[in-house]
Amino acid sequence: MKLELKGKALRGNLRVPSDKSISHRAIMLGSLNRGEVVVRNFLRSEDCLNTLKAFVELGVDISDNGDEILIKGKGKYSLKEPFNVIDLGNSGTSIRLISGILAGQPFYSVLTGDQYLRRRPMDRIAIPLREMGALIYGRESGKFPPLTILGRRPLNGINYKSPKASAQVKSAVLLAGLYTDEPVSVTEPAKSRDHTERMLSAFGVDVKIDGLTVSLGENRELSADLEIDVPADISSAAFFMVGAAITPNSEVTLRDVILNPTRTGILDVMKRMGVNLRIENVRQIGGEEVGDITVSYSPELKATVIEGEEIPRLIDELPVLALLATQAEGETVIKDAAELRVKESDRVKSTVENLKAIGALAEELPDGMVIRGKCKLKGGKVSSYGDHRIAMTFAIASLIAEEAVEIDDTECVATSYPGFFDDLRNLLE
Ligand SMILES: O=C(O)C1=C[C@@H](OP(=O)(O)O)[C@@H](O)[C@H](O)C1
Ligand SMILES: C=C(OP(=O)(O)O)C(=O)O
Repeated sequence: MKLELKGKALRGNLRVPSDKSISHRAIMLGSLNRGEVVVRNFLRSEDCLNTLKAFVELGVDISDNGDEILIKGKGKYSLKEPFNVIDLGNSGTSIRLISGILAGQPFYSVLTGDQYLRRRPMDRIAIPLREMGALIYGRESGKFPPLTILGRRPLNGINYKSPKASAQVKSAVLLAGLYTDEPVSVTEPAKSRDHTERMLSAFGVDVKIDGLTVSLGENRELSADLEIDVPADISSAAFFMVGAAITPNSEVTLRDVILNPTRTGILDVMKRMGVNLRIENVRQIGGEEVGDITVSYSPELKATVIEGEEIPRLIDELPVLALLATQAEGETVIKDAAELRVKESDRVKSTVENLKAIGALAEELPDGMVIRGKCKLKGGKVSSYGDHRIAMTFAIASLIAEEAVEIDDTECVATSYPGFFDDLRNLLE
């Protein structure tokens, strides 16, 4: 796709699609629940639809009437051995969290995904789940999908010290922990998104949080009739927030955006860099704080350092924040973000290569990158590397590039944001 948008501004207001992390968890926990769950504003992106299909394959009664998803759950012991290989497409969240659930099922299942997912590391979940008693096999001594899982019941308890601040690892262990009465806890080096903990509590499970440790208490049954209303995804809003900040004459309001503090690192960084940003109408939707975020053109941006505990609070926003940094005076350093290298693409490489290809000054670090601004972007040919967040980042770059930005494969945006290009066109003025 060739985008030549220089001279246009982004103006208007938009409710970006719903949160991907919460949509996945609504299907997963709704399927383990005894009771009826209605999910409103479910994200119909490829990743979340793959999660939905997986639970249909596991025998759960899930219907989609277009507006709402209805899950008639029969409890955590009701899943059936799948007849087919479960294909989770591009979704790391799906394969890792579902592995946690399957660890507690006394049957055989095979999980696979697309060429990108089959290159992503699974030992991070396989190690604790094996310690809990599940048999998990995969390519290269169990590291990569396809994964074969033979679960067990009951599992062993675990007090797991996770080497990474990863919500996917934490969630996999907590979900497996539903299938034992023994102590289960996960301690992470920094706090990752906490949607699993919040939603398990909403379903009635005893969850205790003590600093960086989450543990399961006595009640591990999910039993509630719930209506889950999914707020808008800050990771999708991020593209238009950055777009408005770097493009002259722009002002965009993003409505109903999730403001869970484990997700709002991007707002802290944008404020620090001098972005004109305001948050209004703060309220609760589905047990999460949401608000309307307005961002306008911000000509005097300054560089910053993004590191440490802030990283898990904005991990998926780093490619688009790197684009923002090209328009900030000084050297922006992103470090402690080696996790970027094992996402849908190696996002250190894909971001830096593409930034350089359109005329920015950027360099890789083993665990991040350095971006020097303020820099005029020329435009040119880039690759999405099959990665939705990279495709959307460089579509936004075209708003300020002198010439066209040509992105090779843009279909991958369907992973998290199928209507991205329509929404972009609708905001152009
Ligand atoms: O749990 C989740 O919903 C997610 C956790 C993060 O991954 P990690 O747990 O690997 O950091 C994030 O990058 C991903 O987009 C969604
Ligand atoms: C890393 C991401 O997702 P996942 O790990 O679920 O593939 C993402 O959406 O940026």
